Amino acid sequence: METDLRLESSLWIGNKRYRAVLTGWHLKWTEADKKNGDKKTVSVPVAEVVGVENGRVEILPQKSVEDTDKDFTVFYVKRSRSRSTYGLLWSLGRTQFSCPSRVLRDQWTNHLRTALKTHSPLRPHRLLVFINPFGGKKKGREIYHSLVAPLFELAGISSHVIVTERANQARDHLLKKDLTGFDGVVCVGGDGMFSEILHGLIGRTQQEAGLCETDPAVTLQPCPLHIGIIPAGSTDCVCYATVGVIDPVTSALHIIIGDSQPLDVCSVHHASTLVRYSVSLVGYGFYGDVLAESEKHRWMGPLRYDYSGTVVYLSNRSYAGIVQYLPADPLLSSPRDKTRCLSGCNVCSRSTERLFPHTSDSGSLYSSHFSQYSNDSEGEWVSVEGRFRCVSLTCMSSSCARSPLGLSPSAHLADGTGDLILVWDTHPLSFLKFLYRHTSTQDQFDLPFVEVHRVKAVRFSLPDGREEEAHEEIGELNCARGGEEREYVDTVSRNGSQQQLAQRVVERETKNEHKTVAPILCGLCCKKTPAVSVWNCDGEILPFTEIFCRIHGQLVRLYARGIEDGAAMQNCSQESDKNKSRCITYK
Ligand SMILES: CCCCCCCCCCCCC/C=C/[C@@H](O)[C@H](CO)NC(=O)CCCCCCCCCCCCCCC
Ligand SMILES: Nc1ncnc2c1ncn2[C@@H]1O[C@H](COP(=O)(O)OP(=O)(O)OP(=O)(O)O)[C@@H](O)[C@H]1O
Ligand SMILES: [Ca+2]
Repeated sequence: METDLRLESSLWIGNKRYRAVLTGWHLKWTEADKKNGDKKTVSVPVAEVVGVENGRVEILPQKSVEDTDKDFTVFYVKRSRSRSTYGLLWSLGRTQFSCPSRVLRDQWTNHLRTALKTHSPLRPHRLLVFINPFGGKKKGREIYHSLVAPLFELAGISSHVIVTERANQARDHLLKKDLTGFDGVVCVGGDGMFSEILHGLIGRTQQEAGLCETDPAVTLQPCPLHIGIIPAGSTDCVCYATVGVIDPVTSALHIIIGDSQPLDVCSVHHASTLVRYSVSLVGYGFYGDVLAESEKHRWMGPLRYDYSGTVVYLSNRSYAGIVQYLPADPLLSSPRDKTRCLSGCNVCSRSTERLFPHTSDSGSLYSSHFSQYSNDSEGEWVSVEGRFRCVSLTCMSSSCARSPLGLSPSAHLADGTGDLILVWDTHPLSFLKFLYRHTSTQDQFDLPFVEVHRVKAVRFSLPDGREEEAHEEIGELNCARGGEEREYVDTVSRNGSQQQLAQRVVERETKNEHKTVAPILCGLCCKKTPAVSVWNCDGEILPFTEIFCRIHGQLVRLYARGIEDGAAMQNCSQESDKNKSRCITYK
């Protein structure tokens, strides 16, 4: 194959002559009229060629074509360092080549186009695009039409675009409408929009496979369509954690070249119902409270999380709970091994073989781990009970602009496990220290009140009959700080299939008796803590407190390749770097 596609000739870029070679895997060009020592070679992997056009062509800001018959233009991925620790920004590189004859020009363009087809089997031809016009700063439409659509057109991708008119429209479309002919689904929006696509595609795939999503013991069928994310939301955590940067052009280029990144998904169940799927955060306590508070301040846009985070922090809450978890194999990896899951990660690659072994009669859709999720194998479960500031489960690092290394910096995107982070009740300043460490490279797990476990499943329940008692206990603790007190009682009322979260607010006066906490906290945290918090599931509030979570390894695939290691990339050519393992140690 490679010899068939090989082409070598002199080509001109401007008035300089180059020796150009197409080997099948790479297009390289080296300045010809220089001494050997001064010669520089530019090497572009064929897999990263975006498009080849006849003539002298420009795409951005507007398409312009000078249709000469001896020229051709190659568009490809160009990298630059981003300001974040890891992750590289991609932009559109463009080189215009001139040939001595039209025949040679046609030979070059034909060979390049054939090489593209041969070496990039996952490049999409047809995409279904959903734009949320109200996500983040409400720039979804503008971002898609000005930055993304021209690139899709250049790459010969045809897209069917739907600008959503209501929440859950994208999910419902994916569950019900004909998806024949589409290679992937793209969402232009934030994590909420991604979640719609996730639910639509997982649901559709299970329907078609005749599988019951509600049963946590069922091994779900991986989704055949890839998901692309063009970030245009408030947190864009899924994009950040899988690409390393929030940049629509970078994401569009990953989609165009058909990159493929498998992703673990957590299914959340209550009793015998499926509640939701999550890829980033299933969080109780602090993160649940922040989300509940932030919903009241949607008008603030992305800032609502910082405001609500501060309000919730100052309200100084902790919650009683029982957490049971099924540990993952500690020999495979650990959340404290100080590695990062980067593009080409070895831990994730090995997991692919473990998660999808080549069993000829694996017609059985129930995995060999079936019994681990049934109630019969309680022996393997670990149980802890107490008061927690927060309980968080994340299938991946959940890095985002606020926390560049994320909730669990060593978590893996596709290893079939999640990291369970237990933050026990502690002094407010210690909890602040924990939160603050998320913003730097300091280890947030190296604190005596924090535990982290790599797990396959988690169960959360409330201590029996403790709900009222817990409420009283904490109420007294906080109301001792004085001033006017508001007492919140969250209850979950269940009526058939209809579940609603009800909130009762009671106000009463209390005396200022307690003088030990810093005055600022004392003044601001005079609210009585509710007995229960709510679960934040990738930015959605769950209507249940007692839940069961199971991680499904590599259930979906994104048009992404994991975070590229910027530091390593600088020291080596694109060519050699592509084959490197990028599970490296960070400080
Ligand atoms: C002192 C600085 C502390 C900074 C602490 C930063 C911790 C940041 C951790 C970010 C974790 C993001 C997890 C991703 C969750 C997404 O699936 C979900 C959907 O988009 N986003 C949220 O739920 C949105 C959740 C957003 C949570 C933001 C929390 C902000 C906390 C600010 C606390 C300030 C305390 C100040 C005290 C004076
Ligand atoms: N046309 C629409 N009108 C109202 N809501 C919509 C519409 N389209 C989608 N949504 C909903 O809007 C919610 C938020 O959207 P999105 O995730 O795009 O932005 P965000 O909340 O600003 O960002 P993030 O989720 O990253 O914090 C989603 O849960 C989605 O279901
Ligand atoms: Ca994982």
